[in-house]
Amino acid sequence: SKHNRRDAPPIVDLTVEGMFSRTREVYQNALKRFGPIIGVWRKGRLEYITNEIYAKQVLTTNDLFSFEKANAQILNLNVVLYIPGRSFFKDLVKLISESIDHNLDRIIKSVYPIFERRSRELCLATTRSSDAHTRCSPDFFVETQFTMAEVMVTVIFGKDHATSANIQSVVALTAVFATLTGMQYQNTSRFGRTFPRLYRMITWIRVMAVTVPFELCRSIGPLIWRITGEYARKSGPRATSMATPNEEPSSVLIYACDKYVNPSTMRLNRKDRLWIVVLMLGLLLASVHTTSVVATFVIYELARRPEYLQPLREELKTIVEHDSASGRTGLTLQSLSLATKADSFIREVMRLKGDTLAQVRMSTCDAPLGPYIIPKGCLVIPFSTLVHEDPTVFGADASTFNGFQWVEKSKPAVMAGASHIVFGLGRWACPGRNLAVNEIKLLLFNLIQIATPSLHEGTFEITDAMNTVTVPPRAALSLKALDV
Ligand code: HEM
Repeated sequence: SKHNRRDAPPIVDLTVEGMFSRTREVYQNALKRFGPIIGVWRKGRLEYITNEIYAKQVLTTNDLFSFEKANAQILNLNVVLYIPGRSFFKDLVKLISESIDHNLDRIIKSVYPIFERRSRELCLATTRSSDAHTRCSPDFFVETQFTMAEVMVTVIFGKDHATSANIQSVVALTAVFATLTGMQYQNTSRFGRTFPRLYRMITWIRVMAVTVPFELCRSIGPLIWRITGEYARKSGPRATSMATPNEEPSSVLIYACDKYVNPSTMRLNRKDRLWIVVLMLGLLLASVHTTSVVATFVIYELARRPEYLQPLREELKTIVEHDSASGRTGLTLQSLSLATKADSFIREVMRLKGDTLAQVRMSTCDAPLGPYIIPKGCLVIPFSTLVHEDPTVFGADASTFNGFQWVEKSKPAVMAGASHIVFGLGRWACPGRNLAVNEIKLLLFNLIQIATPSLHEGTFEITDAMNTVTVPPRAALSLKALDV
C-alpha cells in the first residue's frame, strides 16, 4: 500500500519478455512515456527506475539513498550490516585504499609477469588449437578469470600462495558473486522469472550453505586462518617491525593483520581473524569477476575494431620500459599512466557496453526525488544507458563508439562523474578502480604485443541484455601470433 500514495512515481507494467530480452528499449520507452521516474515490478520486487536527470542525486545523496542497505539486500547479506563495531563496506574501502592504492606501484611490478606469462600461454594454446579452421582460443572469459584470480591471490596473500589450487578455488568462489548478484537479475532462468522469491531463497541457500563453505574450506579459508594464526603467534616482533615506516606489509592479508592486531596484547583474537576472513572473501568477490567481464568486453571490442590496433601498438612502443641490466622490457605504474589511448579506449568500452540496471540505492525514508516521494525501503536505480548516452552531454553521436575521444578531453577511465557511472559515483564509487583499469591495460598490452585478436564472424553477442555487469559477452576469439 505504501506504493499507492498519490505522490509516489507511477507504477508501470512491463512485459516479462520485453524487460529481459529488450531491456534497454522497453525501459527507455517507458521512461519517455510515463515520466522521469517509474516504478517497475521485477521478480516480485518493486524498483524505482530514474532517467539520467536524477542519477547523480540518487547515487550521491547518502542520507536519503543508502548504498549499504541496497547492496546488502541484493546480496541477501543484511546480517553484515548489524555486526557490532564492524562496517563491512567501509572496512573494505579503507583496506583497499590503504593496502592496494597506496602500494599500486609495487603491486603492478609484482603482477606484470603474470600477465606476460598467461598471455603467452593463451596465444600458444590458440595456435595449437585443434580447431584449425577458426583457431579459436579456449574460452577467453574463463582464461581471463584465471588471470585475474592469480593476480588477486598474489596481491592478497603473496606470491608464494599463488598455487593452482588456490587460484581455482578463487575462480569458483568468485563465480558465486555472479550468482548472488544474478539473483538481482536472474534473467536467463525461466524458473527464476516465474518464481522469483523461491528462486532467490533456493539460490541463496545453495550458495551460502554449500558452495561458499565448501570452496572456503577447500583452500582459501584454511590459508587465511593459518596465516592469521601464525601472525598471532609471531605478532610481537612482526608488529614492531611493521611499525617502521620503511617496511611495507608484504600482502593485503598481512596489512589487515597489522590493522586488527590488539596493540596491547599484540595478538589477533578469533573474532578479528574471522572478520579478516570475511573481508578477504569480500575483496575477492568484488574484484575478480567484474574486472574479468570488463576486460573481455575490451578485448572483444578491440578485435572487432582492428583500426585501433596499430595506434595502440605504437603507444605501447613509446611507453614500454627497457631494463638494460636484464635486457627485458616491461610496464610499470608510471608507464601505464602514459598510456592515454589505451585508457581512453577502455573508458569508451565501459561507457557503451550497454549497462542498464547496475548501480543501486535504497531509500532510507520517504525520500523526495523530483516531483515525487520514493517510499521508504525501496530500491532506486538510475538507468545507465540513458546516463552514458545522454545527447545533452555527449552530443548527437552520443551512441557512436569513438575510442580515443577521452585523450583530448582528459578524462581517465577511472574518473567517475554524473555522466559516467560505470564505477558508481560519490562516496561509494568503486574503491578498486585504479587497480582494475591497470590490470585491463596490462592484459591488453601483453596480448597485442604478441598477437592480433579477431572474432569469428567479426562480432560478439550480448548474452544477457539486462546484465552486462556480471555476465560476459559471447564470442569466438582467435589470437594470431605476430611472428607466425
Ligand atoms: C572493471 C572492474 C570493476 C568495475 C566495473 C567495478 C564497479 C563497481 C561498482 C559500480 C561499484 C558500486 C559503486 C556504486 O554503487 O556507487 C563497486 C563497488 C565496489 N568495488 Fe568495484 N568494480 C571493479 C573492480 C573492482 C576491484 C578490482 C576491486 C578490488 C580491488 C573492487 C572493489 C569494490 C568494492 C569493495 C566495492 C564495494 C563498495 C565500497 O565498499 O565502496 N572493484 N565496484
